[in-house]
Amino acid sequence: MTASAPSPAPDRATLRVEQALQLLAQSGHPPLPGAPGSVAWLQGLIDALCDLSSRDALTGLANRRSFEAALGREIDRVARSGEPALLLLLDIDHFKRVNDSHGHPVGDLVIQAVAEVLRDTVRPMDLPARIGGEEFAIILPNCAPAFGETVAERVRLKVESQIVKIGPAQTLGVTVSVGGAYAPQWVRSTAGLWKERADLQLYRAKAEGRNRTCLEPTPVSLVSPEEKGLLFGTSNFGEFE
Ligand SMILES: Nc1nc2c(ncn2[C@@H]2O[C@H](COP(=O)(O)OP(=O)(O)OP(=O)(O)O)[C@@H](O)[C@H]2O)c(=O)[nH]1
Repeated sequence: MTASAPSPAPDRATLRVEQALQLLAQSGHPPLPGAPGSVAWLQGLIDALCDLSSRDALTGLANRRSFEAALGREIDRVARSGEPALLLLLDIDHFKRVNDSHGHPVGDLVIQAVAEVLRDTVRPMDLPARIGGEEFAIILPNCAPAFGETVAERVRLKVESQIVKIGPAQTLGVTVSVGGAYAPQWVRSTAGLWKERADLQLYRAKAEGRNRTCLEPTPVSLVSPEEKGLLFGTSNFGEFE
């Protein structure tokens, strides 16, 4: 076997990074760490591009792609750990009217204001995302069923109390409808089914008059401690309670 000559370090021209750098500059990303072309610089570039591709450009929240990925991870985690996780879907009420009466740029301001409320109202471990035009979602891991309604209502009320400044002397109120469902614990399911159940509740919230929260009723644990013990081959049932 002949030893091959070490390949030269790729320069910026071979890697065609200019376009990527331009994208980052447009997104307001701070300068990359290290000397251009160094490992630290390239890693910074990769990290920045990954971050950019997972965020919604208008609001900075997680975009639909990273939401779907996180939802898939969460449903696997719930099936393994049995921890309760809540999915909330939120949709701005009568948003078409905002666009029609005040124009698209004002509509965008309203979307940004709602995103801001979501970001500020949930815990750091929760994931708020913009998943469509005026549709948002929040994944809330480890959220006990007793608190689901309180959390969802807190978000809804915060949005309702938000005054959006749309001009020098003009403000606008905004409301959202919220639908939610818990991931089935200890059971394999799919992210699609989980989302469908939350969506059904959102549909109900809209149909019942908007600016309200509808959560799917949660059954008291379907799996007894004994069953959990059998499932995990242990007699120490209390461990899983
Ligand atoms: N400004 C702005 N508007 C958007 C964006 N994405 C979608 N829209 C608009 O959002 C509106 C959604 O309207 P509908 O789905 O009819 O819902 P709605 O008027 O909010 O009514 P309900 O949901 O039934 O309360 C449409 O007019 C879209 O054009 C966006 O990024 N910016």
